[in-house]
Amino acid sequence: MVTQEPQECQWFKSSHVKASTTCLKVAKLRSGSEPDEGRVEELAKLAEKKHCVGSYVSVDNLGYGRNFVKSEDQPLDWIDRLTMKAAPAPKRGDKELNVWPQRPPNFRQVIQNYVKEARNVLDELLIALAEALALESHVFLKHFDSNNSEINVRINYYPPCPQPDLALGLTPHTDASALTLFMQFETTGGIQIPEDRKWLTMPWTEDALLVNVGDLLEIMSNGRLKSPWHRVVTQMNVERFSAALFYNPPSWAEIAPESVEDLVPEDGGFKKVVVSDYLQHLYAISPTKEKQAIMYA
Ligand SMILES: O=C(O)CCC(=O)C(=O)O
Ligand SMILES: [Fe+2]
Repeated sequence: MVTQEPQECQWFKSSHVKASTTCLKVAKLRSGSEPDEGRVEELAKLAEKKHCVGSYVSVDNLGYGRNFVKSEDQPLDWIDRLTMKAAPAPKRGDKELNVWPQRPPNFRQVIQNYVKEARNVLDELLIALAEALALESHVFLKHFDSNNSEINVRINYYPPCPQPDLALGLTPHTDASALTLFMQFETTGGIQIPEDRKWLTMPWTEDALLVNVGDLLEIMSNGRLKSPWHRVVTQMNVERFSAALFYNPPSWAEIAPESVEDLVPEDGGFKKVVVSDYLQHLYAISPTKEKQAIMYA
């Protein structure tokens, strides 16, 4: 993990990004581009009232629900979450719109404003990461044109848990995305990564955004950036909200591993994959006990 100290408008210059980075903690967004955190939180709390939202019946993995529920005896995660497709922006009549809360009326607008700012930050980061790996600046970004790349936003709500040792907020997983941008509200302390056979709580101050490398970027970087295995724990007497923004190339895009010649792994590294094939595979086999889906590529 790398901590980036705020430096006006220069945070994502490649010299500040270590090539070995698996997880970047970005201390603050550029001045002038900070999301209106209080506002998003307020709206998220209101939107959390399920009755004002449509159902996600016909839309894969969108709306209220849980990932990876495969059997009745599987322990469920201690979480309530709402996932919305933010880009390409759904249009009137699109089924994806059904899962956006109708109330408060400006919920969608506030999230879309946040998405716009987040996209700028993540695009800069994709350039900085490519440069840090001595690759041509646009090798990753070329897959993310603003009309077709995909952004899903998920509001996660972890209620206080009377017995945190018995329930996880989120089962261990990697993010399937290329990059994930996390925001949390007022509380901290939920997200953990494995280190030395123990789970380590991410030092994540409340006023910082956290950026996670997802599986798709691990594939695109031919394994030089790693998507971290992570989980979320529950906390007694603490309710926690986070917002995860998943940034992906279009589902039909074929992504290929990009390598500097003398750094190609002996076995050649990853193969080309179509984004939707990878995602289907991941959802079909998850949850897994360890990081496994990536072997598909
Ligand atoms: O709530 C968090 O801090 C992390 C959530 C997470 O890992 C996810 O939404 O994929
Ligand atoms: Fe995650």
